Amino acid sequence: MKTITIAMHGVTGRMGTNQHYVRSILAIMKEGGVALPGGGRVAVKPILLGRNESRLRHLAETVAQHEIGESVAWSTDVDAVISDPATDIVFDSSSTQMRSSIVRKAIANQKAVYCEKPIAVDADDAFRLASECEAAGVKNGVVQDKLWLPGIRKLRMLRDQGFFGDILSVRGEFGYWVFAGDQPNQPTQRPSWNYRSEDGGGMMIDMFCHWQYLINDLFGPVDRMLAHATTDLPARIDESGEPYTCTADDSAYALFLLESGVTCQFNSSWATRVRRDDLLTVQVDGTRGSAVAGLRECWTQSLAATPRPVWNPDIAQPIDFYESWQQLPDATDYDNAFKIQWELFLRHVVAGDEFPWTLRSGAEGVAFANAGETSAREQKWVTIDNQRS
Ligand SMILES: NC(=O)C1=CN([C@@H]2O[C@H](COP(=O)(O)OP(=O)(O)OC[C@H]3O[C@@H](n4cnc5c(N)ncnc54)[C@H](OP(=O)(O)O)[C@@H]3O)[C@@H](O)[C@H]2O)C=CC1
Ligand SMILES: O=C1CO[C@H](CO)[C@@H](O)[C@@H]1O
Repeated sequence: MKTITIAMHGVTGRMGTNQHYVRSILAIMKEGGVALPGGGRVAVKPILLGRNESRLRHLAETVAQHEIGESVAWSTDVDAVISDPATDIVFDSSSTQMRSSIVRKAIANQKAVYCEKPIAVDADDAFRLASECEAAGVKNGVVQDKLWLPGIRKLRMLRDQGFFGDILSVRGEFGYWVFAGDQPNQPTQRPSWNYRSEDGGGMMIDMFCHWQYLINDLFGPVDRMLAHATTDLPARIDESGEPYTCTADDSAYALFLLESGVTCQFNSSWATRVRRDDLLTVQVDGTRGSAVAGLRECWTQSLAATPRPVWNPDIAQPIDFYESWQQLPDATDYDNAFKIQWELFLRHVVAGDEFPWTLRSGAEGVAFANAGETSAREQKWVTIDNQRS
């Protein structure tokens, strides 16, 4: 069995620890590696990289012992591990601002690169990074996890089965209340850099790259967008208990007009209280039926099951609008979305399987976020350059 060595930088962070290390790489190790298309399996060997010795040791020893019954390697010597001939893949989920330097170290050492989104905050930088990977001939990929969320997979199945008839419109609602940390017993639940644009934070740069690949995959390319963004909470408390000024957008409202003519609308906010089925819901309305996907579940309403409302505010609403929706059953076992993409990337590296979720596609996401920023700043529709590559 071949073993692939993965240098994991940024593993001490929220995403690095939970999604990539514990729920993807350690889970793959627990399963005895990844099955290859022609038979056989590939095993993975992580080396945890970062600057904080105690966090790295905790993950490499305590967490690994708990999850897989053995420790894994760790190091604070990032350059040495990346340049080590034994390293096959360099993974980065550190802060967005650090991404390009880690990716470039990997390229310089001819390593395959896999990293979190966004790959940069500026589209020119992002496309440059993608071109450098391609020029060096290194295999590369960017995380686009939402594609494998169970709810989204169910929505894709409905589209493929023609459930909707003609798709008319799409509405995405994303967000929840992120505490400012200024009240007793209500600490914030997201890192402070998310709310500082100088540190790579901001709703549009964070979420529009997700909306770009999600909309493209499910409904086709966006022709143009109109966006508006706000900083709803002007100040928050950081990890060390100090107040800081929020310089990034924490809410963004956008209309995306698709090349197909479908109207798509996404609200994204860290300052909203949830009264809907999930933290992300995507509603698709079509001539033959509608569906609402959450992270895991998906509800449908066919034309035949559609109630007939009549506007009359003088009486209590006689229709229970939730009643006529049907929850789809699970069609399969839905594995963790990040783990599924890791397995695809490993098969790409080892067996040359297709992997379209490259840094270039990540750069298109950054360009999309930049288009949102331009639209909001200049208060105008912005045409998306879908030919840029
Ligand atoms: N696909 C998805 O669903 C999501 C993706 N993301 C993306 O993942 C990335 C990380 O986000 P998240 O995990 O929330 O962030 P965190 O703040 O939790 O983690 C940041 C990581 O970067 C490291 N880091 C930060 N600054 C430095 C530095 N100067 N030198 C060395 N290491 C540094 C931290 O190391 P240390 O522990 O030593 O501080 C930590 O490992 C972002 O790019 C974000 O956009 C985020 C959320 C969801
Ligand atoms: O970057 C991100 C910000 O946080 C979201 C969830 O809270 C993630 O889904 C997303 O990838």
